[in-house]
Amino acid sequence: MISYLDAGESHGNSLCAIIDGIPAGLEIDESFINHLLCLRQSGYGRGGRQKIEKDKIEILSGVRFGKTIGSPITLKIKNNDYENWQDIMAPFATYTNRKQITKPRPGHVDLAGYLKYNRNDLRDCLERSSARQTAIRVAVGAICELCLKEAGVEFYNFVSAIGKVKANVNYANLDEIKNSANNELFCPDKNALYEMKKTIDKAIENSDSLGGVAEVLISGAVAGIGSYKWDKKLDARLALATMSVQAIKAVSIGDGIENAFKYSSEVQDEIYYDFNSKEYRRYTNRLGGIEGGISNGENIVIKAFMKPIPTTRKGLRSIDVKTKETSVSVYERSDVCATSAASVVVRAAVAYEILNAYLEKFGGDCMSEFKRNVENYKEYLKTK
Ligand SMILES: Cc1cc2nc3c(=O)[nH]c(=O)nc-3n(C[C@H](O)[C@H](O)[C@H](O)COP(=O)(O)O)c2cc1C
Ligand SMILES: C=C(O[C@@H]1CC(C(=O)O)=C[C@@H](OP(=O)(O)O)[C@H]1O)C(=O)O
Repeated sequence: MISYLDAGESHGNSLCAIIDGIPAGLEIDESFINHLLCLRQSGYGRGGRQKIEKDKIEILSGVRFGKTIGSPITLKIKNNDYENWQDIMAPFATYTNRKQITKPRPGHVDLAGYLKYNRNDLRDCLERSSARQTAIRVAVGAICELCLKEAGVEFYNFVSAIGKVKANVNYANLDEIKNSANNELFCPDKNALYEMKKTIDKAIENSDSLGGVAEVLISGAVAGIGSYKWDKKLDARLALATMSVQAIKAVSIGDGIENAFKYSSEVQDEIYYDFNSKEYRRYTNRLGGIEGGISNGENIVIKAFMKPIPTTRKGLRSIDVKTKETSVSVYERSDVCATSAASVVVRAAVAYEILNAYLEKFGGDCMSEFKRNVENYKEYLKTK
């Protein structure tokens, strides 16, 4: 089993994570981690902060000669913006002429955090809850992906809706889905992409913001990971991972949400046997590759529903917690839409869960043991 702890304030010195339990002997491709970090920073509708940050991974422990050695891996990403915030973000800062934040922003943790932690400056709450944290999470997920790649599991992230504009996604065309990473919103449907950009432009014009649907497709996962037990169910664990991403307010496995409004004959995935590959396959994949908490060998599809970005130029009614006077929440800068970035984050969040489910089933102090056990199991499946 792997676990990790991450830390770091949005405008603090840096973001860090320590991951424990990655098998020894895994080759760490830094360029792959940096590629995903770069993808997370991109996307049409992102704000000014992304012009300041140039996320790059630094590995401080757990790797020698490019390979993991079985000890905890320490990761760090520098916050370039810290330079502009040291007067209030350095741990022992003593003087600032900047005002404290006293007007909680609706849709953010500000008010709940203020009440829970008994802070005077709402910045103490918003710094940690900020989605800046998702950068280090992507780095952790990238390492999990590198491990799973060796077992034949691949991850794809894309966007299938921005506001009311929905894409037409062909889930069987993995090349098209993969290539969507090259366009400004990671949308596999070119017509929808154009409309999505227009709707974001409209949000900018109206000083408003948008959410959307971020999806992750996982190919090559064997049938049999997860469990019947409630807290080991794969769909439940993927839902937890996905819902823990900032602004994701609903999740479905496959067509989970639409399926609730249909007849059973329009939903269940009928079974056939493929004599060539010696695999049990489905004619459709509306349930997204998981039945009864266990993967069934089809692609695993996760849809994450993101609310519109809460901070807008327009501002929203709030109160000043010091004076209790009605006021409008403060705007400094913000993303207008970050659904494409969220798709990279969800990909990382679920990669962590899938790796844990794999390690539970196949063990793995070292990569050779892990890969041998996966290959033996794949051979066994062909005999069933
Ligand atoms: C990649 C990403 C970028 C985000 N950027 C912003 C932003 O620029 N401004 C903002 O107000 N919220 C942004 N959010 C959303 C907030 O972090 C989130 O809504 C807030 O922390 C409250 O958490 P909750 O929506 O999960 O309740 C972003 C979320 C993600 C995933
Ligand atoms: C820094 C990132 O996202 C931030 C997430 C965020 C929020 O409230 O979640 C608010 C904004 O922070 P700032 O006010 O510093 O611009 C975003 O830029 C990032 O994704 O790297």
